[in-house]
Amino acid sequence: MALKLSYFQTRGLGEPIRLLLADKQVPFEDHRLSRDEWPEYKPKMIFGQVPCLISGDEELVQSAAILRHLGRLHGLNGSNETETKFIDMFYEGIRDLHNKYVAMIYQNYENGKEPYIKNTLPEELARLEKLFHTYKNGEQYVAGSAESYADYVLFEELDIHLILSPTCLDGTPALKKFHERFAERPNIKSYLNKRAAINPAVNGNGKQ
Ligand SMILES: N[C@@H](CCC(=O)N[C@@H](CS)C(=O)NCC(=O)O)C(=O)O
Repeated sequence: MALKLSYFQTRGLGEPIRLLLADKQVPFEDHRLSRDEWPEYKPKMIFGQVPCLISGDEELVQSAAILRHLGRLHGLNGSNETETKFIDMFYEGIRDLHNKYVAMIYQNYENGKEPYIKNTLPEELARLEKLFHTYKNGEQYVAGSAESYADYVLFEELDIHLILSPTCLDGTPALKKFHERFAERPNIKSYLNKRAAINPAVNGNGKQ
């Protein structure tokens, strides 16, 4: 069944889904809405928001539901309940960081960027670094030797934070190495090369 992912032209909440689909080589239509087109689409969306994944006549919204659905389809959800619940917990922890990032970007960039980089970010990254050591001493993926949907979210989260603060991972070596390794996965590398040609904005207000 042909897949279509509707999201804005930015990276935002759509990008981890695009990364997962690209890495698993799942063909999909990458439908990137412009802000001008949005008023026409918004009323058609279940919660008035994107991302939206369409498969045949089935529509799925809510980024976590989309990621978990794709995770189940492509073996990216852990191999037992212990791993799956850990993956979900790790994902929610990343999402909490992302919400703080988004609040700073959209509501308080000029005054909030510096304290965010100095205080909030190191605290949040240190928590993730510690948790990342749970499996395989933090040398592989979130839940050990197999990748999960949370790895795509983690990679994108680290990637956008490196744009905000290029040295932000210096104090979290396992996360830094994970980011480097993940960027070298052949399908991810090829997607990142193609993306570089478009160079999409990270966020809708142009701040990053
Ligand atoms: N809980 C939703 C949030 C989705 C969301 O906030 N989408 C934003 C873009 S990142 C959106 O559609 N904004 C346009 C609007 O609300 O009109 C999810 O995780 O998918």
